[in-house]
Amino acid sequence: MPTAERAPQTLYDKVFQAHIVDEKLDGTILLYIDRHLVHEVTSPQAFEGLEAAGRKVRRPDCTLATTDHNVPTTSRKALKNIASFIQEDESRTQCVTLEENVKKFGITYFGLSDKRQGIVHVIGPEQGFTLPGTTVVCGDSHTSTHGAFGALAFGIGTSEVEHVLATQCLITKRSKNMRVQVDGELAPGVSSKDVILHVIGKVGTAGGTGAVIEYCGSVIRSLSMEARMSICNMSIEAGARAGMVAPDEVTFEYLKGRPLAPKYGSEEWNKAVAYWKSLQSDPDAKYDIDVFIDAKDIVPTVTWGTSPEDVVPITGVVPDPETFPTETKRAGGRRMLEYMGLVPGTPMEEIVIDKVFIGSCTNSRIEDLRAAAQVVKGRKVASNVKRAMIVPGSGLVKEQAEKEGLDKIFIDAGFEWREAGCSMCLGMNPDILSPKERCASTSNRNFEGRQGAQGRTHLMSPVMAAAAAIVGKLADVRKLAKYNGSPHIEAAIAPEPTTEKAHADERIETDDHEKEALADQPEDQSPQINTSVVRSGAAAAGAAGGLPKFTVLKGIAAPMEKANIDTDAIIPKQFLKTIKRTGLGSALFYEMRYLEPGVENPDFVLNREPYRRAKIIVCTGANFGCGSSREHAPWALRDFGVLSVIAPSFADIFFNNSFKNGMLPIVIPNKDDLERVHAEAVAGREVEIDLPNQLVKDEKGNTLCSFDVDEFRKHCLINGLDDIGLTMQLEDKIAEFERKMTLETPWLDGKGYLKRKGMGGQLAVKAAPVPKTNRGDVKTEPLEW
Ligand SMILES: CC(C)[C@H](C(=O)O)[C@@H](O)C(=O)O
Ligand code: SF4
Repeated sequence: MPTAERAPQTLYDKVFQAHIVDEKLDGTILLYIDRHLVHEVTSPQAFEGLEAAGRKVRRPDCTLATTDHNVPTTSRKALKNIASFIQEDESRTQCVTLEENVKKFGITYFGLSDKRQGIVHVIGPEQGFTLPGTTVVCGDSHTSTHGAFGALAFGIGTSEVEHVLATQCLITKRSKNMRVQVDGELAPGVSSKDVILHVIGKVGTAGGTGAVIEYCGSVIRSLSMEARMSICNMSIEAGARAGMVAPDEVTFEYLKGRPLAPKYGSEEWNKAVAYWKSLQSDPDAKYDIDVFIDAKDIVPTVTWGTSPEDVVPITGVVPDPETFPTETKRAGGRRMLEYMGLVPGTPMEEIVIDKVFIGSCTNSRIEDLRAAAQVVKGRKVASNVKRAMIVPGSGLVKEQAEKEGLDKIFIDAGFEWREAGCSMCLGMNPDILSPKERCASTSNRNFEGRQGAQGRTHLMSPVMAAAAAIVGKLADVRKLAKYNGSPHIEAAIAPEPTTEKAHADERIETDDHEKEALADQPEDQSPQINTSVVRSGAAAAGAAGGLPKFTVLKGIAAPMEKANIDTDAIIPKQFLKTIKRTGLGSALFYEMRYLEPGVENPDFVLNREPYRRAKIIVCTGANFGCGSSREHAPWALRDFGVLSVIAPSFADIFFNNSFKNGMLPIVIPNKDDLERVHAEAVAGREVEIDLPNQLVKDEKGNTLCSFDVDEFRKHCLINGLDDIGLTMQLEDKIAEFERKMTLETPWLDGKGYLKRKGMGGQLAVKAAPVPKTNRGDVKTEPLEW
């Protein structure tokens, strides 16, 4: 069993340390991944890369797939198959492609006809796939949700999805430790969603950049697992890579009886619990950043702007941007208010809404629905509300809610009772806002266009969204319902023996499909080891093969000034439906670049000369690329011709994704240095980036400033190296690590589940042989990792 090697350590240090397969002198680490969740949006290009290289999925037993983003949430009574059910062509293609890939590569899959289908971050915990002390990844930024179990869980880009599929490892570096301690007691009517909105308001959307947050303190301890998940979920909105809560009795209680957790009461369970208990941060562990919050300062909170940090108590008013400290902030604030259709000084409770959305991976679990139903019971949705939707996070949540009669409460009040999926959280499926519609939403992002082009989103807790539906305006739930404590804490008490466990028992029956697949399973479910050799020289950037080399880049640099340019702005959701990496250049900065389809906005920098030819972007605003993990953002930039972005800081996932595509994000924290480069861009002159010498120069070759870059990344960029091939060179170490894990933490091997009666495991789909192709399998000299 992995144990702490160096004391004192934080929870993060312990989990990270226990998963190191290899460490280089420069701190580059090969990290073993225990659990990989896969969805249809960020996986097609990864599977395509695998197939092109003739590679297999190394650990199908540790991989779980579902469709969630694109699926309609209408009744599935007439569902025959996904191909005939999904009307929209590109959505259908992504879902069908995932179904083909899970069959081809032998991966467990919960499809639309399976009641275990749902939002990827709801189903992992629900099944016990997510366990304390594990490393969990998914091509999705809200993977941070799983950190509620004391797992190190974070979002990755599509190139990394491919890397994990092929090697079960990731190349990474240590993050900083950040502690958010919330002490005291939550006031009546204050939910865990209010806690995290308050935290983000306090630290800002870049507050956790480069860090893993550990949430602790008496408030966190008092919360249920579902409430903790809502908090960890939005760590990414605080800029952090991941959020974690140390596992405790609440965690163990939640895991008892979950289909994929070790069997409760068994020797394995006891051994696992002993290990999980050892993960608590050491009392004298050091944190790089400390944030202390007193629970009495937290009130029901809502957002007013287009960034999750734009929070205000429901009792407050729309802020006046003219009072903001810097011109960049003032300009940003003015734009937000215009977009949101709000006037400074308006009381938040006077803002009239059009739609209500209760759902998403933040707030679509059974306790969220219970808490919302308690507010709604016996009342009616206000007549001005055009649509109020309840979208359970999974088929199992829906079923449990129906058992408790919650569906009836919602329907009687005038809500729509939908099927599971991401739904209106990001409008990649038919559930969207119309332009200028205002929505009270329990989701996690209020970016421009997030829920539909020109839609206006106010983030809040489930009880607050329920209250808004009833009042027809943003509303203070405390005026509608009487609470003794946090609604979440009250909702954690199930009226009946809990759902999921009841379902876990039901699932003990193996269905015919599973039996058939079981018969086809080879006895030995040992991990499939693939020892393909390194390939090099493949043409397309970001493809499975080598990357084009990056040494010196000279070209026009486009100036930008906005802070928090999010990946939804770089490439909006409607363009994520491609199953290719190329062709996204025309959609880059879509909302800012076009006034209407085909009509360019003449004011947008990339529509002006000479910036149409830009190879570089110089942005003076911080936190470039925040938000979603979509690798489509660097793909779109690259396709447009931009190979480097210079900014004072970047969001972690975007930063990583850029390197994986042979692009160079450059951090220039010094204001004067950045201003010099920005001035060249504004003047329309060329800028030169000299990577070997780490210098930015003007067009005459004069140095403007120097920059730092990680040695390993520089080496890979200059030599156009393919990460997957490099990792595969370390096959012996990976295999050795797996042998040790099997001995010490046997509950982490998915093969254990296969023997357990009732676990669909990879039995739910027939494992078909992976097609072998010779394309790309060019043998080269071993590369130094
Ligand atoms: C589609 C996916 C890449 C994205 C994410 O990473 O967050 C989505 O889930 C979102 O919420 O924007
Ligand atoms: S944030 Fe929204 S779109 Fe992203 S995974 Fe969660 S529910 Fe789906």
